Amino acid sequence: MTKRRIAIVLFNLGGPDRPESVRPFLVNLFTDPAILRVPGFVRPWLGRLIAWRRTKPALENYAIIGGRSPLLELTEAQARALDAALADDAGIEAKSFVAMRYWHPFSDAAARAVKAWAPDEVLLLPLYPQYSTTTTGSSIAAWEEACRDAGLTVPTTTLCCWHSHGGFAAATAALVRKAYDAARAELPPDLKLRVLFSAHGLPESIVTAGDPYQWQVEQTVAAVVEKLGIEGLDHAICYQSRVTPQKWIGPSTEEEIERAAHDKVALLVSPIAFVSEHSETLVELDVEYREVAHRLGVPGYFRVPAQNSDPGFIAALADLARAALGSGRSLCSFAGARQCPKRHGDCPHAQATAERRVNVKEAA
Ligand SMILES: C=CC1=C(C)c2cc3[nH]c(cc4nc(cc5[nH]c(cc1n2)c(C)c5CCC(=O)O)C(CCC(=O)O)=C4C)c(C)c3C=C
Ligand SMILES: [Fe+2]
Ligand SMILES: [Fe+2]
Repeated sequence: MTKRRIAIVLFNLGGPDRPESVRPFLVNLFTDPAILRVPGFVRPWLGRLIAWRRTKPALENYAIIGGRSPLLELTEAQARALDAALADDAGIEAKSFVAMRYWHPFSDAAARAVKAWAPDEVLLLPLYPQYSTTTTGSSIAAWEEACRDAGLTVPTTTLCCWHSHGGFAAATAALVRKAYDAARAELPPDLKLRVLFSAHGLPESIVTAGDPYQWQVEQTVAAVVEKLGIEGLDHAICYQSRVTPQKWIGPSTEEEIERAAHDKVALLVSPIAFVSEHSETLVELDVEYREVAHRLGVPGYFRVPAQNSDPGFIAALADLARAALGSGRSLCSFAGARQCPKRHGDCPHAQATAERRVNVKEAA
């Protein structure tokens, strides 16, 4: 039996591979229209100016972790683990490719590699559980342009978000549980422990314009808390990594650390929008916020590791891939996403992507 060849394209943000790459990486990021929403003629100048101002603090951050981001190695390990998890599936031969948004390997290199492999189908699988126009939306746009340039025209399924997927929530809850039990074992029994789910922040204007990211972060946290099943769990959602002067969504992770100091509770910080370690977990959470917590007298500070190639997480990704390929129709792993009940109305990304995608079953 001939197997269907499935190219799985894993999207992530990318990170500098050496100190000299920090400035061009930041220029790529801040000149992306999905990130810097100003008129096109201003963007190249303003983007370069913001990148120039951000270079020094970013260099200092990357210096703490050896001058480079570990994101590519960790994403490549996820790709190999996902291929291994799908290796025994009957009828398909899956191979994962990595496409980073702001540093190598970019979408154009990934599209050329996919074309050379000659798949029957492509599955776009962002390594962002929650959809944001700044992350998944931007990566899909870059991928489409790269496909046009490379002449890659293969039936493509786009999995836009998987914020409430049961396997993902369960795998994340297992990591939180392990860290929670370890923290509890170190703390005096009468000291309270609060779990802070810390997500990357966004400028508030992007959310007001209809970005579903914040709502989806809330859905992820609700799903993880349910899987945790810890009665009366003290927990909160907060947002980190603000890098521009505009108003960003809150509460910020710093504000939550201040509240914990005031309430005299220990903290367990769980990254909830990143599935790999990188500068914002290894530096911001592990060094900067730890120092803030210590300075303010928070009576304990612990951190849940990112998923990386955790077997439960990779099994969830494999599940997501199988379901998306099997359906030939559904884009969201979350059935209710088309009726986002709170502030977003109909899920805008699901609609926008649905108009563009090719129905795999029809095309096959
Ligand atoms: C306006 C600026 C930014 C928005 C909006 C933003 C959204 C956003 N980013 C991630 C995930 C990652 N961000 C990473 C690095 C990074 N992000 C920004 C700016 C914005 N991000 C900057 C300037 C940087 C560079 C680092 C720095 O200067 O501090 C990374 C990778 C970092 C690495 O070490 O590899 C990730 C991953 C999400 C999930 C998100 C919105 C939903
Ligand atoms: Fe970011
Ligand atoms: Fe979605």
